[in-house]
Amino acid sequence: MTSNAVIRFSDVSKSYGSLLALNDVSFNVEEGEFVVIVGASGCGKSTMLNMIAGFDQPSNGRIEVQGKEHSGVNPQCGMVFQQYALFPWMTVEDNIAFGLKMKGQSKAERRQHAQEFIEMVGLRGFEKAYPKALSGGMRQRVAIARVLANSPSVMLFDEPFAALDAMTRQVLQEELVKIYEQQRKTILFITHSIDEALLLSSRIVVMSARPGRIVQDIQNDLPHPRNAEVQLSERYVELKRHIWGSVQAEVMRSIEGAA
Ligand SMILES: Nc1ncnc2c1ncn2[C@@H]1O[C@H](COP(=O)(O)OP(=O)(O)OP(=O)(O)O)[C@@H](O)[C@H]1O
Repeated sequence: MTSNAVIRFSDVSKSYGSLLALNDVSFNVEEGEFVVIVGASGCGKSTMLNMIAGFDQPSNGRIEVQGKEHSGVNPQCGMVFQQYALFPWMTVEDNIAFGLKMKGQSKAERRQHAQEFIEMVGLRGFEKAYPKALSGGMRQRVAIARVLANSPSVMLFDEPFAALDAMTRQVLQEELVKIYEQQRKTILFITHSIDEALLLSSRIVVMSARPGRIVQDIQNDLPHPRNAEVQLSERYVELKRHIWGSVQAEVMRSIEGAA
């Protein structure tokens, strides 16, 4: 097989003691894909992201990023978490420029570079603000800008909008779609929301109840440019019904398994 996959899972399993979290998962993510993973709670979605980032290792099988296995944290991956992992003692600008400092950029270069991403995520005027003065949505914008500024090969999002109110969430979703349309970064994104998956993704991977396996892998052919209005289209409703059918069966299995 000659695909130039950015991420490649080959027969990956992960156990924690006697608990089998993931079972024999194989799939590739190609450059520029926006893959959203959905599935019942506890099916191993975060485990997959953590292993790609190098925070954890598979028990069996191989995970390659850009053709290489990693035994530690992979600097080619940038992660955005549900809880805004910002440095509280740094301003917005310094948070965003932090990785650039590590890369040895001068102060002037960092400021200029950070400014580009501050504009991109709509935080102009907040450069000197500290995280505690920002709303949840604004903090998550800083987290996204910080990852973008580091220009990783892969962006990993672990339920980044789950803690936000519905309206802020929709605004950030539309902003992320726009950024994706401009930059075509390779993205893996976890959510429990099928609507979020359909709005954002180019492809949706549905996981089974634990131990997680891939039960469906669906190309999302909703057209770009995309915004929340896409939810009114017939194709959207058709895709949603289809995905909900398989997610629902797995959620029921996981509830029965937990009972
Ligand atoms: N470090 C760990 N030690 C022991 N068990 C773990 C560890 N990390 C995850 N697990 C277990 O592995 C399974 C998969 O967890 P994971 O967090 O990947 O699921 P998830 O699909 O992301 O869940 P959720 O949607 O609820 O966030 C769960 O049963 C969890 O309790």
